[in-house]
Amino acid sequence: MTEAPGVRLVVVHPDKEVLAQAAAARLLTRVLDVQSVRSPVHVVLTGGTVGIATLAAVAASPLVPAVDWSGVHLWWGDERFLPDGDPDRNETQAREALLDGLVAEHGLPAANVHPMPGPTSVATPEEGAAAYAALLAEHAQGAAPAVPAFDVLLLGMGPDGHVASLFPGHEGLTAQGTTTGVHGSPKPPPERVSLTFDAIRAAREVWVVAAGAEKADRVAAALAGDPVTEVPAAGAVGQARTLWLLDLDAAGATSPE
Ligand SMILES: O=C(O)[C@H](O)[C@@H](O)[C@H](O)[C@H](O)COP(=O)(O)O
Repeated sequence: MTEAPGVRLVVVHPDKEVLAQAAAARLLTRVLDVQSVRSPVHVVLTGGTVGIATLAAVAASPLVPAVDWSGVHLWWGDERFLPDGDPDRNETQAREALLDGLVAEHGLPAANVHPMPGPTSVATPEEGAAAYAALLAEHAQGAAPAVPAFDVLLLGMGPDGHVASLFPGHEGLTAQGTTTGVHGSPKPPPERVSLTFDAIRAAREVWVVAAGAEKADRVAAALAGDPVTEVPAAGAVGQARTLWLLDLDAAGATSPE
Protein backbone atom coordinates (compact mmCIF):
# COMPACT_ATOMS: atom_id res chain seq x y z
CA MET A 1 0.00 0.00 0.00
CA THR A 2 1.32 3.47 -0.84
CA GLU A 3 -0.13 6.56 0.79
CA ALA A 4 0.47 10.13 -0.31
CA PRO A 5 3.90 11.21 1.00
CA GLY A 6 3.55 13.13 4.25
CA VAL A 7 0.31 11.43 5.27
CA ARG A 8 0.60 9.80 8.66
CA LEU A 9 -1.46 6.76 9.55
CA VAL A 10 -2.20 6.46 13.27
CA VAL A 11 -2.95 3.12 14.90
CA VAL A 12 -3.91 3.08 18.58
CA HIS A 13 -3.63 0.02 20.82
CA PRO A 14 -5.07 -0.41 24.33
CA ASP A 15 -1.80 -0.40 26.29
CA LYS A 16 1.96 -0.60 25.85
CA GLU A 17 2.13 -4.40 26.08
CA VAL A 18 -0.41 -4.82 23.26
CA LEU A 19 1.37 -2.05 21.33
CA ALA A 20 4.68 -3.96 21.50
CA GLN A 21 3.01 -7.22 20.49
CA ALA A 22 1.19 -5.57 17.58
CA ALA A 23 4.31 -3.71 16.41
CA ALA A 24 6.21 -7.02 16.48
CA ALA A 25 3.51 -8.78 14.44
CA ARG A 26 3.50 -5.91 11.94
CA LEU A 27 7.29 -5.96 11.68
CA LEU A 28 7.44 -9.70 11.03
CA THR A 29 4.62 -9.41 8.47
CA ARG A 30 6.39 -6.52 6.74
CA VAL A 31 9.65 -8.49 6.53
CA LEU A 32 7.80 -11.52 5.14
CA ASP A 33 5.95 -9.35 2.59
CA VAL A 34 9.14 -7.66 1.42
CA GLN A 35 10.94 -11.01 1.21
CA SER A 36 8.28 -12.27 -1.17
CA VAL A 37 9.38 -9.64 -3.72
CA ARG A 38 13.00 -8.71 -3.00
CA SER A 39 16.08 -9.39 -0.94
CA PRO A 40 17.88 -8.24 1.13
CA VAL A 41 15.51 -6.56 3.57
CA HIS A 42 16.86 -3.61 5.54
CA VAL A 43 15.38 -2.83 8.97
CA VAL A 44 16.44 0.05 11.21
CA LEU A 45 16.05 -0.55 14.96
CA THR A 46 15.45 1.94 17.75
CA GLY A 47 16.34 2.02 21.41
CA GLY A 48 13.88 2.96 24.14
CA THR A 49 11.34 0.99 26.10
CA VAL A 50 8.77 0.35 23.39
CA GLY A 51 11.44 -0.34 20.78
CA ILE A 52 13.12 -2.99 22.91
CA ALA A 53 9.78 -4.45 24.09
CA THR A 54 8.87 -4.83 20.40
CA LEU A 55 12.07 -6.78 19.75
CA ALA A 56 11.35 -9.04 22.74
CA ALA A 57 7.88 -9.66 21.32
CA VAL A 58 9.41 -10.55 17.94
CA ALA A 59 11.70 -13.06 19.68
CA ALA A 60 8.68 -14.77 21.27
CA SER A 61 6.65 -14.95 18.03
CA PRO A 62 5.91 -18.28 16.33
CA LEU A 63 6.55 -16.45 13.02
CA VAL A 64 10.30 -16.09 13.64
CA PRO A 65 11.17 -19.26 11.66
CA ALA A 66 9.03 -18.06 8.70
CA VAL A 67 11.56 -15.31 7.95
CA ASP A 68 14.71 -16.01 5.94
CA TRP A 69 16.99 -14.18 8.35
CA SER A 70 20.00 -14.75 6.08
CA GLY A 71 18.54 -11.99 3.88
CA VAL A 72 17.87 -9.43 6.59
CA HIS A 73 20.18 -6.54 7.53
CA LEU A 74 19.74 -4.71 10.82
CA TRP A 75 20.79 -1.11 11.38
CA TRP A 76 20.26 1.49 14.12
CA GLY A 77 18.66 4.93 14.03
CA ASP A 78 20.84 6.09 16.90
CA GLU A 79 23.25 4.86 19.54
CA ARG A 80 24.41 6.00 22.93
CA PHE A 81 28.19 6.61 22.72
CA LEU A 82 29.15 3.94 25.25
CA PRO A 83 31.64 1.03 25.13
CA ASP A 84 30.73 -2.26 23.44
CA GLY A 85 28.68 -4.44 25.77
CA ASP A 86 27.54 -1.55 27.98
CA PRO A 87 24.04 -2.42 29.20
CA ASP A 88 22.82 1.07 28.22
CA ARG A 89 23.82 0.70 24.58
CA ASN A 90 20.81 0.29 22.29
CA GLU A 91 22.83 -2.43 20.55
CA THR A 92 23.35 -4.43 23.77
CA GLN A 93 19.66 -4.28 24.63
CA ALA A 94 18.62 -5.32 21.11
CA ARG A 95 21.09 -8.19 21.08
CA GLU A 96 19.79 -9.48 24.40
CA ALA A 97 16.12 -9.05 23.44
CA LEU A 98 16.35 -10.58 19.96
CA LEU A 99 19.50 -10.53 17.87
CA ASP A 100 21.70 -13.00 19.76
CA GLY A 101 18.91 -15.58 19.46
CA LEU A 102 18.44 -14.92 15.74
CA VAL A 103 22.18 -15.38 15.13
CA ALA A 104 22.44 -18.50 17.30
CA GLU A 105 19.27 -20.28 16.20
CA HIS A 106 17.72 -18.73 13.11
CA GLY A 107 20.50 -18.16 10.61
CA LEU A 108 20.92 -14.38 10.93
CA PRO A 109 24.54 -13.81 9.80
CA ALA A 110 26.44 -11.93 12.51
CA ALA A 111 27.82 -9.75 9.69
CA ASN A 112 24.28 -8.52 8.89
CA VAL A 113 24.05 -6.80 12.29
CA HIS A 114 25.39 -3.26 11.87
CA PRO A 115 25.76 -1.48 15.23
CA MET A 116 26.85 2.14 15.38
CA PRO A 117 30.46 2.47 16.60
CA GLY A 118 31.20 3.63 20.15
CA PRO A 119 34.30 4.51 22.17
CA THR A 120 35.59 0.94 21.95
CA SER A 121 36.46 1.52 18.29
CA VAL A 122 36.44 5.30 17.67
CA ALA A 123 37.54 8.37 19.64
CA THR A 124 34.55 10.69 19.17
CA PRO A 125 30.87 10.60 18.16
CA GLU A 126 31.89 12.39 14.95
CA GLU A 127 34.33 9.60 14.07
CA GLY A 128 31.61 7.06 14.84
CA ALA A 129 29.17 8.95 12.65
CA ALA A 130 31.66 9.08 9.76
CA ALA A 131 32.42 5.36 10.02
CA TYR A 132 28.70 4.52 10.05
CA ALA A 133 28.02 6.79 7.06
CA ALA A 134 30.73 4.89 5.15
CA LEU A 135 29.15 1.55 6.07
CA LEU A 136 25.70 2.74 5.03
CA ALA A 137 27.14 3.97 1.73
CA GLU A 138 28.63 0.52 1.05
CA HIS A 139 25.10 -0.91 1.13
CA ALA A 140 23.45 1.99 -0.69
CA GLN A 141 23.91 0.75 -4.26
CA GLY A 142 24.50 4.26 -5.52
CA ALA A 143 21.38 5.73 -3.93
CA ALA A 144 21.27 9.35 -2.78
CA PRO A 145 21.30 9.93 0.12
CA ALA A 146 23.83 7.12 0.48
CA VAL A 147 21.84 4.70 2.61
CA PRO A 148 20.31 1.30 1.87
CA ALA A 149 16.63 1.37 0.88
CA PHE A 150 15.38 0.85 4.44
CA ASP A 151 12.17 -1.21 4.29
CA VAL A 152 11.15 -0.26 7.83
CA LEU A 153 12.76 2.35 10.04
CA LEU A 154 11.57 2.15 13.64
CA LEU A 155 11.73 5.20 15.89
CA GLY A 156 10.81 5.68 19.54
CA MET A 157 9.77 9.18 20.59
CA GLY A 158 10.83 10.89 23.81
CA PRO A 159 8.51 13.04 25.95
CA ASP A 160 10.27 16.09 24.45
CA GLY A 161 9.39 14.94 20.93
CA HIS A 162 12.88 13.71 19.97
CA VAL A 163 13.39 10.81 17.60
CA ALA A 164 16.64 8.89 17.14
CA SER A 165 19.11 11.32 18.81
CA LEU A 166 17.66 14.40 17.12
CA PHE A 167 16.61 16.67 20.00
CA PRO A 168 14.51 19.86 19.97
CA GLY A 169 16.64 22.92 19.29
CA HIS A 170 19.83 20.89 18.72
CA GLU A 171 22.14 21.35 15.76
CA GLY A 172 21.73 17.69 14.76
CA LEU A 173 18.33 18.64 13.33
CA THR A 174 19.99 20.38 10.41
CA ALA A 175 23.06 18.13 10.10
CA GLN A 176 24.15 17.37 6.56
CA GLY A 177 24.99 13.88 5.31
CA THR A 178 23.44 10.67 6.62
CA THR A 179 24.80 10.54 10.17
CA THR A 180 25.81 12.98 12.88
CA GLY A 181 27.72 13.00 16.17
CA VAL A 182 25.65 14.38 19.07
CA HIS A 183 26.88 16.20 22.19
CA GLY A 184 24.88 17.53 25.14
CA SER A 185 21.88 15.22 24.70
CA PRO A 186 19.25 16.06 27.33
CA LYS A 187 18.60 12.32 27.64
CA PRO A 188 21.65 10.52 29.08
CA PRO A 189 24.24 9.75 28.00
CA PRO A 190 25.16 13.15 26.54
CA GLU A 191 27.18 11.78 23.61
CA ARG A 192 25.48 9.85 20.84
CA VAL A 193 25.55 8.97 17.16
CA SER A 194 22.39 9.44 15.09
CA LEU A 195 21.00 9.16 11.60
CA THR A 196 20.06 12.56 10.16
CA PHE A 197 16.64 13.49 8.85
CA ASP A 198 17.91 13.00 5.28
CA ALA A 199 18.71 9.37 6.09
CA ILE A 200 15.47 8.82 8.01
CA ARG A 201 13.32 10.29 5.25
CA ALA A 202 14.96 8.04 2.65
CA ALA A 203 13.28 5.02 4.27
CA ARG A 204 10.40 3.40 2.44
CA GLU A 205 8.45 3.15 5.70
CA VAL A 206 8.95 5.04 8.96
CA TRP A 207 7.15 3.73 12.04
CA VAL A 208 7.08 5.84 15.21
CA VAL A 209 6.24 3.77 18.31
CA ALA A 210 5.26 5.58 21.50
CA ALA A 211 3.48 4.77 24.75
CA GLY A 212 2.58 6.73 27.87
CA ALA A 213 0.55 9.80 28.83
CA GLU A 214 3.73 11.90 29.18
CA LYS A 215 4.11 11.71 25.37
CA ALA A 216 0.54 12.68 24.44
CA ASP A 217 1.26 16.38 24.11
CA ARG A 218 4.22 15.90 21.74
CA VAL A 219 2.41 13.21 19.75
CA ALA A 220 -0.44 15.67 19.15
CA ALA A 221 2.03 18.42 18.23
CA ALA A 222 3.90 16.19 15.78
CA LEU A 223 0.70 15.01 14.13
CA ALA A 224 -0.48 18.63 13.89
CA GLY A 225 2.72 19.40 11.94
CA ASP A 226 4.43 21.66 14.49
CA PRO A 227 7.94 22.83 13.46
CA VAL A 228 10.60 20.12 13.41
CA THR A 229 12.92 22.38 15.43
CA GLU A 230 10.41 22.14 18.30
CA VAL A 231 9.05 18.64 17.71
CA PRO A 232 11.61 16.56 15.81
CA ALA A 233 9.13 13.67 15.48
CA ALA A 234 7.12 15.87 13.09
CA GLY A 235 9.97 15.43 10.60
CA ALA A 236 9.96 11.63 10.68
CA VAL A 237 8.32 10.79 7.38
CA GLY A 238 8.81 7.79 5.11
CA GLN A 239 8.86 7.71 1.29
CA ALA A 240 5.87 5.39 0.94
CA ARG A 241 4.36 5.27 4.39
CA THR A 242 4.53 6.87 7.82
CA LEU A 243 2.91 4.93 10.62
CA TRP A 244 2.35 6.07 14.18
CA LEU A 245 1.84 3.12 16.52
CA LEU A 246 0.55 4.37 19.87
CA ASP A 247 -1.09 3.22 23.05
CA LEU A 248 -4.22 4.97 24.32
CA ASP A 249 -2.22 7.09 26.74
CA ALA A 250 0.17 8.43 24.09
CA ALA A 251 -2.77 9.08 21.78
CA GLY A 252 -4.23 11.35 24.48
CA ALA A 253 -7.29 9.16 24.76
CA THR A 254 -7.04 8.83 28.53
CA SER A 255 -7.24 11.70 31.00
CA PRO A 256 -3.98 12.61 32.77
CA GLU A 257 -3.86 11.50 36.44
O1 LIG B 1 18.75 6.04 22.64
C1 LIG B 1 17.60 6.29 22.85
O2 LIG B 1 17.20 6.53 23.97
C2 LIG B 1 16.66 6.34 21.71
O3 LIG B 1 16.85 5.61 20.62
C3 LIG B 1 15.54 7.29 21.79
O4 LIG B 1 15.30 8.01 20.63
C4 LIG B 1 14.30 6.57 22.25
O5 LIG B 1 13.76 5.78 21.24
C5 LIG B 1 13.25 7.54 22.75
O6 LIG B 1 13.82 8.32 23.75
C6 LIG B 1 12.04 6.83 23.34
O7 LIG B 1 12.43 6.07 24.44
P1 LIG B 1 11.36 5.49 25.45
O8 LIG B 1 10.47 4.57 24.64
O9 LIG B 1 12.17 4.76 26.47
O10 LIG B 1 10.63 6.67 26.01
